[in-house]
Amino acid sequence: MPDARETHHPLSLEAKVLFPEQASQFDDHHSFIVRYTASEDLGLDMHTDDSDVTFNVCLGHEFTGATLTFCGYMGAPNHRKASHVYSHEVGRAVLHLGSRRHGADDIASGTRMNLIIWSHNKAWRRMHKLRLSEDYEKEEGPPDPVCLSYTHDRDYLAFKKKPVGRAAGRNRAWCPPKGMEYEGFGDKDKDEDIL
Ligand SMILES: O=C(O)CCC(=O)C(=O)O
Ligand SMILES: [Fe+2]
Repeated sequence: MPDARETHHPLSLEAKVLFPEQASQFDDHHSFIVRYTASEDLGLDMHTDDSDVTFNVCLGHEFTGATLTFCGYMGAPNHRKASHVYSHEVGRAVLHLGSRRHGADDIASGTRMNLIIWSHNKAWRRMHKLRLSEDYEKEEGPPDPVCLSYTHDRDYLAFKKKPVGRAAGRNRAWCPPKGMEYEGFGDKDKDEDIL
């Protein structure tokens, strides 16, 4: 007999198959809608979610571009290496772990709206909360440029120019953590734009 709380979760059975540990139960969620269109937000910087499992359903409308690029898991040596580019289709959902780095690529035309459900498994997070100093592994090499986060990455400006239309917002750049840098990281965290 499924737990009464879980019967309300539209995709929990699928999540259990894909991620049996993280989706063993869901007891909380944070849900919201994202929207991208010319003259508003075009995309979303690389990040991980404050979720254990994320459900992302494309609601509409018509658009081109606006793919979702996935990289590695937070703290893994390939955290910032590209792994998959997902093309949204209206009416289709993608499920992924919150700890996988991902970002919404710029929309080329039209409008895309998606329902995002950040699902929480409180017992699992209590046991598996990543401790940056202890669980983080040294990066295997320089990041793939598509996986760079302007907000989070200390070395962003060594590889890419500041995204157009962004205010400051890099004062909390933490990635990679000190001591976990790839060979040759050098002084790439000097906050200077590339030429
Ligand atoms: O735009 C998308 O498909 C992803 C949005 C997202 O990753 C988020 O809101 O956390
Ligand atoms: Fe996300």
